[in-house]
Amino acid sequence: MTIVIVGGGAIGLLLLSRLAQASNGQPVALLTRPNGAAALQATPLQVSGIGACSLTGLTVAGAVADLPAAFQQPALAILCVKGYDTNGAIATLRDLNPGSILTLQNGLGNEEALAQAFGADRIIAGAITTSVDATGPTTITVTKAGGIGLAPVGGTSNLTLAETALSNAGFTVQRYHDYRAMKWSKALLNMLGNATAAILDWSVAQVYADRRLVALERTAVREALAVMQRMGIRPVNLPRYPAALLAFGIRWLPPIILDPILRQRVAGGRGGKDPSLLRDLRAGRSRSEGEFLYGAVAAAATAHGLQTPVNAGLWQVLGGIVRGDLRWDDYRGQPERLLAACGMAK
Ligand SMILES: NC(=O)C1=CN([C@@H]2O[C@H](COP(=O)(O)OP(=O)(O)OC[C@H]3O[C@@H](n4cnc5c(N)ncnc54)[C@H](OP(=O)(O)O)[C@@H]3O)[C@@H](O)[C@H]2O)C=CC1
Ligand SMILES: CC(C)(CO)C(=O)C(=O)O
Repeated sequence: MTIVIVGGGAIGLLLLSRLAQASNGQPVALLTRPNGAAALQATPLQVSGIGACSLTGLTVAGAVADLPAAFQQPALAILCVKGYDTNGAIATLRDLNPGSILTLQNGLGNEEALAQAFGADRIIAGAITTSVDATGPTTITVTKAGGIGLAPVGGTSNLTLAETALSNAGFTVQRYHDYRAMKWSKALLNMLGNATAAILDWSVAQVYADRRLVALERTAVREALAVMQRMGIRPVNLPRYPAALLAFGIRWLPPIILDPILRQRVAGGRGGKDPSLLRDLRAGRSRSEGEFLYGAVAAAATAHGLQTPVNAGLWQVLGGIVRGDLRWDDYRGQPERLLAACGMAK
């Protein structure tokens, strides 16, 4: 039974390094962009930080046809691309034709897109709380330890191989019965200190030094919690990430007690890695996973007769900057403009 990882960035390379080193592990290959595959064929994979290692002799390909025969139609594919690349990856996954597909992507909506393409029973939802920085095509740094949550998307989704392989590879794995609860809980964490930092081109510490922005962050999460409640989804704790506890605190604790906790948890939550939405903007990417966080919360709210002005405002501004409809310079270092766009100007 073979495993193919799709997407050789930070998370894909982490999975490759851990699965390839597992004793009694399943044979594993990486399917990534041709330039990434060529780099890994020429240079060892270097992991620094937690679990540092250097690996050669990995099975890596830049196209399905280039994979060895044993990896065609693998038992499991692990999807590690950004949400905006899911549709492109679906075409690749059709060629690969795996038995099951585990998605470790952040954000809301990927499971549904995959279920529509392959049937819900072949899909496994995942949530990984390890923080990883891709520093080059063959180098990653693991900045914070985490674990992996798994949940079935369809009634007969089979989690056994994924659970065994990931546990053998040293991950703390936890099963959830409601994939929506797991993914919305992960989204709550990813929302914090992400779009605000990106739009303002600020560090998380700078964002959390401004009380008005901490209030905006709290409101964004409270809006998402209201949508979850309307949809009948309860927050759950994730491996090494107490999302349910954080949600309880954000809902009930007064700012004077909550804000110092948020400041410490959010700034430390990525182990020093810059927020992904800020990294994407700085890299000049014209797409953003913000669509699958704030955009998805706002869309779900509308579908359920609710309003989430802060989530809508954050995605409107971030999406506008990413698409080039708004000038980033008009928001960089200017919290007042962001607060106004989110209806929170005093
Ligand atoms: N990094 C982290 O700490 C964490 C990330 N996540 C989530 O995991 C997912 C992956 O993130 P991350 O690894 O950081 O992202 P990266 O951008 O580092 O890696 C994604 C990789 O997939 C490649 N790719 C895109 N489409 C395809 C395709 N069709 N076939 C093959 N390869 C493809 C990309 O190539 P190219 O760049 O050329 O498009 C890139 O190399 C995201 O949803 C993210 O939010 C979750 C938890 C932690
Ligand atoms: C590491 C973690 C869990 C922090 O929110 C994450 O999902 C990310 O950085 O993308």
